[in-house]
Amino acid sequence: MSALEQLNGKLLFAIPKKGRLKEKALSLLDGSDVQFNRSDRSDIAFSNNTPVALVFLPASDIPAFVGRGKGALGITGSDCILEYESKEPPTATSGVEQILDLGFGRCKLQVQVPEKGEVERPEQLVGKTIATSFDGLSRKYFRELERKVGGGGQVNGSGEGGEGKLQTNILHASGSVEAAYSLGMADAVVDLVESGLTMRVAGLKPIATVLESSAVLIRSKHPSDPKWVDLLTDRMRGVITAQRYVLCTYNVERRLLDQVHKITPGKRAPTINNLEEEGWVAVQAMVESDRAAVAMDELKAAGAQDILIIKLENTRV
Ligand SMILES: Nc1ncnc2c1ncn2[C@@H]1O[C@H](COP(=O)(O)OP(=O)(O)OP(=O)(O)O)[C@@H](O)[C@H]1O
Ligand SMILES: O=P(O)(O)OC[C@H]1O[C@H](OP(=O)(O)OP(=O)(O)O)[C@H](O)[C@@H]1O
Repeated sequence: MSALEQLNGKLLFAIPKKGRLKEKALSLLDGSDVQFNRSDRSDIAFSNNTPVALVFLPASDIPAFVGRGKGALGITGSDCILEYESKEPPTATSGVEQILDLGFGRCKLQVQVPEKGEVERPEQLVGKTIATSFDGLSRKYFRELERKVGGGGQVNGSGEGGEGKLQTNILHASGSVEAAYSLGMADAVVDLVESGLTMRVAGLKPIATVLESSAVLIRSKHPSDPKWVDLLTDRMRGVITAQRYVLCTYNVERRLLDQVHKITPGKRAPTINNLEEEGWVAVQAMVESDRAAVAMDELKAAGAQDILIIKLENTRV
């Protein structure tokens, strides 16, 4: 049977094949118990315990794959979705639905200019050359700027979508965008930034943020198998919650409950059980992982004892 025939009846789930989102997306599949074997270099892998076929694609191609209804589910960056939508605006039947923020792949799309240059405001870049992989979003951004400064965006018969010719020159680069500046091909760049190190090393500094991005789970508007789409979404939500929270347990005198409740209100509410010892209770509450240490300090100061933090393996919420 050909690979195409094997795909019949399968729920196609697009996963980043390389780059920053790949490993975390794979670990999310693992936590959701979607088991599969991927032979070397193959871009399709069949799950052996769910009706899913994984399709490995560049993150930037995933919104179109799902948005045009080929894939039912996908993991990609919200930046990639907005870039896709800038070129193929969603309609009633096409486009993607964002169903879950996955909490990784956080970064910003920023306008970066020479650290030692004279440009301090993005308006000063109108008419200059900007290197970017996000040409749709950059075009939109500079079109707005040109409208604001009043110099451009007028219909002049250029044939550019009937919206007039952009004065600013958008130069497409598919990777290592900062090199276009270093090599003298661009005056500034619009690119993703996390720590800021890449741009600093290239002698660039941020002057504006176009958008903030993180990895998201997306679905098509008409998925092939809605029941499995919902089930997999639930599983992934459970994995993410398990990563985001820990379980905090402690003993405390009942008279102090109001005080400790403020420190650990729980996700819905804490569980409270009587202890054999008169006047004492045991409390269990979910606490956000990055608040756990502070919560323990505050609980101790408030009179709680035997405070434990327990990591969650998985959840259904
Ligand atoms: N520095 C970063 N920090 C966090 N997330 C990032 C960063 N760079 C990119 N991303 C996210 O990852 C997505 C994919 O970008 P990345 O550059 O890793 O992929 P790629 O271009 O497919 O891979 P490669 O860079 O290996 O060719 C981006 O669209 C963005 O959502
Ligand atoms: O602010 P930082 O933490 O330095 O991260 C930013 C860099 O990360 C991304 O590129 P990546 O390293 O994924 O490679 P690419 O340029 O080939 O896409 C992005 O395009 C920047 O170059």
